Amino acid sequence: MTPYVKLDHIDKVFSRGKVTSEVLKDINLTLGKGEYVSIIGHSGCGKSTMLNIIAGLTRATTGGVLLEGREVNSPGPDRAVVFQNHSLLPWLTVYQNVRLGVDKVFAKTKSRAERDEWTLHNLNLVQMTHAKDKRPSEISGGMKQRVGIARALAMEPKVLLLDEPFGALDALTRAHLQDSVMALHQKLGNTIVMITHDVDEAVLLSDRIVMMTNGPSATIGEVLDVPLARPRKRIELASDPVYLKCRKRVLEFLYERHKFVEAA
Ligand SMILES: Nc1ncnc2c1ncn2[C@@H]1O[C@H](COP(=O)(O)OP(=O)(O)OP(=O)(O)O)[C@@H](O)[C@H]1O
Repeated sequence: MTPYVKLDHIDKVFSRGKVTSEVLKDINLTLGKGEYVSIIGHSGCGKSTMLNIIAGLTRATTGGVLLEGREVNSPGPDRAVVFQNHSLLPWLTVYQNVRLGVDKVFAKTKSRAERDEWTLHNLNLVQMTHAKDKRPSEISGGMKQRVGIARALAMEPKVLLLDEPFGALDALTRAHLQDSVMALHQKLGNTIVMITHDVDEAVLLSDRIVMMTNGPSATIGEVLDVPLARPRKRIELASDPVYLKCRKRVLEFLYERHKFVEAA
């Protein structure tokens, strides 16, 4: 595999006054172009911290992130993030929320007409063209996440970072959106890093699952390959022996080998 993204010996220590806490310890991971990698681990182990370091929103204490061989340590349009709770601007319409990002990234390289077309194209990818003139308060949670995904995709990022993108949705909406993200990944070939708490979601969507040990000083405990052909269909997978084996492996890691002990 040719390295596309490399997390190289990352440690993260948070300090406040004299109090320090080591959250991540010696994180090493290489992603290939077009790979879909999920990060799973118990609450508080440092998944979001890791994603924020890739996004450039948080600096690693030591080590760093390389994208196509170049160090990235500040935010940039080459790494777009979709958060669990949409971060749409409430006073702008769906179209304007996506267009804002498009204007920011392509002001110099695309004409007005091209930016308009590109905005609509990305809304169409997530099936949200029909609601383009609505404001975030007028659409459902699942629709807001779709718009967040369109906004991220419209920046043509090299890496799409998803921080529990389906976490706040009901089960049916979640399943629809998972299917949409799988179809988009198949169509566009994005490199994706996704945080999840959901074992089935991780197995269904990922090429590899990165399992984190518990914090403090959390690290990568195991990386599991998910050798399931694409496109994947959730109903067929429900009884697929490879799917069930992967699922069991993740469950054993989380609930036997790295059982979560709630802090007193
Ligand atoms: N800015 C910060 N300053 C100090 N400590 C922080 C900061 N951000 C995160 N932490 C601590 O780092 C640890 C990891 O947090 P993080 O949000 O990365 O975990 P997580 O695995 O994403 O959790 P969850 O699954 O609950 O979202 C936690 O103990 C958290 O309190």
